Amino acid sequence: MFLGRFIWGEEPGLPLLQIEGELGSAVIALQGAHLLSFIPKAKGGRELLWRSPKAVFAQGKAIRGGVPLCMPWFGAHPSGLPSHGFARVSNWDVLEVEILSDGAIKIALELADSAATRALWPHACLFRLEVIVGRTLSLQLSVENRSDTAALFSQAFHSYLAVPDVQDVVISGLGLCTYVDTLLDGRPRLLQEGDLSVQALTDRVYLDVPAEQVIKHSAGQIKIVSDTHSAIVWNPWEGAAKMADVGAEHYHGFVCVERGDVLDNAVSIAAGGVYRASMTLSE
Ligand SMILES: O=P(O)(O)OC[C@H]1O[C@H](O)[C@H](O)[C@@H](O)[C@@H]1O
Repeated sequence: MFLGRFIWGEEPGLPLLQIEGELGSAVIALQGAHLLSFIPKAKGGRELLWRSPKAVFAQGKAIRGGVPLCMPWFGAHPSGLPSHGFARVSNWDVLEVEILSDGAIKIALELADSAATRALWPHACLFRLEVIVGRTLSLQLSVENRSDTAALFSQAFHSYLAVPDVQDVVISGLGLCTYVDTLLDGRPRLLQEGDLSVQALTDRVYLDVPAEQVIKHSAGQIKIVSDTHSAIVWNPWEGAAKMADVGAEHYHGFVCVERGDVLDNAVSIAAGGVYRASMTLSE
């Protein structure tokens, strides 16, 4: 019986763990505990995650595509620290690999604080990500604040979803939610009236969203379920021309629908407390 195969691969300079399971396959970069691929074996085996053909694989540089983990802050930092935090550009350790009774494969990765992380975020802490590669892809995150002061924290599972053409995508599960349009002066708060279709540069933070969003595209759909409270929808559109690791010709191939806890949904992790969040992707 085939139970699974694990292969250490490498893009120049960055180790990758390739998981071939009975129910699905995945690739994880140890830098960032960064999912780069998920292909469920059922339903024709379509890749759910987009990876930029121009992605740069270099220590300390965020990889464009997949599911970067943005934390312990999301987006720009008021003091000019690196955008989206340090977790996505830090080297994580693989702690456990386990084949579960249903044939899914679980991989646990951890990142502990260091002098370098404490210089950016003054907390002893332990980040842990459990990845379950089955018919669905499940990410379970915990962040333990091991310091003696409360830690302000926000995070996003920054999923780049692979679609045939972003212009044909319809996103449901955000209707009647308030969103912050980060592209408009004053970042107004607006109401999403129904389903969302992305037809231009888009960068919105939806607050207090329902658990599930469905992204319908011309070849099928991708479903996201998460217990987090925010959703970010982003596509750089023609601005991709100015992004060396995307390029004008590639923005059609993805839409980012990111789940997390950001802006009003950011949290304070009490001293000794633990933040937990999960997200599942499926067709
Ligand atoms: O270029 P990055 O730092 O990876 O950020 C890429 C994008 O991430 C999120 O979607 C933000 O909402 C965008 O404002 C940002 O441009």
